Amino acid sequence: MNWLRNYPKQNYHRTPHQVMTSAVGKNATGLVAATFTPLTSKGEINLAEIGPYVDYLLEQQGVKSIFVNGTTGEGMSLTVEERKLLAAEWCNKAKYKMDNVIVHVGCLSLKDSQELARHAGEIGADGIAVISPSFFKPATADALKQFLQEVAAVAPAVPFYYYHIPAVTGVHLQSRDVLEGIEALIPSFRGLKFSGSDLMDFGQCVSYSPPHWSLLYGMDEQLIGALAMGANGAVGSTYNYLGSRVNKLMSAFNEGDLPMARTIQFQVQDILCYAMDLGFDLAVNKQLMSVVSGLVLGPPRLPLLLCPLPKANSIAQRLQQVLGVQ
Ligand SMILES: CC(=O)N[C@@H]([C@@H](O)[C@H](O)[C@H](O)CO)[C@@H](O)CC(=O)C(=O)O
Repeated sequence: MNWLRNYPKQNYHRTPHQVMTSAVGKNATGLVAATFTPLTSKGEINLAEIGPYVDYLLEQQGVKSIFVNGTTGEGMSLTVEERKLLAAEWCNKAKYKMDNVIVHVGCLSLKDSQELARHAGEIGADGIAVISPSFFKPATADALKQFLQEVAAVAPAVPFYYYHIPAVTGVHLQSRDVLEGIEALIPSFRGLKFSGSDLMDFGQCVSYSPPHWSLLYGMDEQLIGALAMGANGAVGSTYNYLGSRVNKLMSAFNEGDLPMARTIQFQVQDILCYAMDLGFDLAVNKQLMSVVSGLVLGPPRLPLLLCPLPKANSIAQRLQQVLGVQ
C-alpha cells in the first residue's frame, strides 16, 4: 500500500537496475559523466579538446556515456550558438565510441530550449534533458510539465529526460509530481536525472516508473543510497575523474557485495569532504579535472572565478592517496 502520498497505484513490478528497451531510442544506464566545457584561456569554447576528452573518459575511466552542457558544463552560462557547436562536437567525437550522449537543452526561454532540442535531434543526440526554468519559476508541477511538453514536442524522436536539481534551480517541486501522467504528454519521455538529496521523492519516482524509463541519480556522494532505491545509473561531475573507481562500486553493488560498495562510496565521500572543507564549487571541480586528467579545460566562465592551482593540486593529491587504497 502506498500510504506516503495519494497517488494512483501502478503495477509495473519493475526490476531494479534493469531497463527495458523502448520504442524511442536507447536508454541511458550505468555511469554517465557530466562533462566540463573546455574553454580557451580567453574564455572561448575550445572544441579541439573534446576529442581527447572523450578518449580520456573511455580509456582512463571506463565511462561510456556523457551528459553535456549541463550544470557541470556551465550550460546556462553559454550562448545558444555555443551550446549547438559544443553539442555537435561531443556527438561527433563520441559517435561509434560511446553508448550515450545526452544533451542538456534547458534554458530560461522556451524558444531557446526548443531550438536546442531541435538541433540535438538533427545532430543525432541519444537523448535530451531539460532543467526547470529558474528565474520565473513554474508555480506548479503542471506548469513545469507544460514547459517540458513544448520542448519535447519539437524533437519527438529523441528520448527525453527531466532534470531535477533543486539546489541550483530553487525549484523544489516533487519529481514524483512531475512524473505523474507525463508520458501521456511526452510520448518520448524516457526518464529522470535526479540531482537532489530527497531519497524518499526519488524512491517514489522509481516506484512509479515503467520499466522502459531510466532513473539516473546525480548526487555522487550518496549514490549507494539511490542504487538501493533502484536507480538504473548515475550522472555526475566526479565520474570524470573517479569513474573507474565508481564503476567498481556499481559492480560490487550489482553483485551484492555491499561492504565493497560502501568502502568505495566512503572513499568518494572522503575526497569530497576534503574538497568541501577547502571550498568546493564548479570552478574548483573543473580545475581539479584539469590537474587529474591533464586535459586543458581552461577557466570557468564568469561569474565563476578561476580556482587557484595549489587548491586543486591539494585535492588531487588527496584523491591519489585515497585511490591508492584498494
Ligand atoms: C550541483 C552539482 O553540480 N551536482 C553534480 C554532482 O555531480 C556534484 O558535483 C557531486 O555530487 C559533488 O557534490 C551533478 O549532479 C550535476 C550534473 O550532473 C550536471 O552537470 O548536469
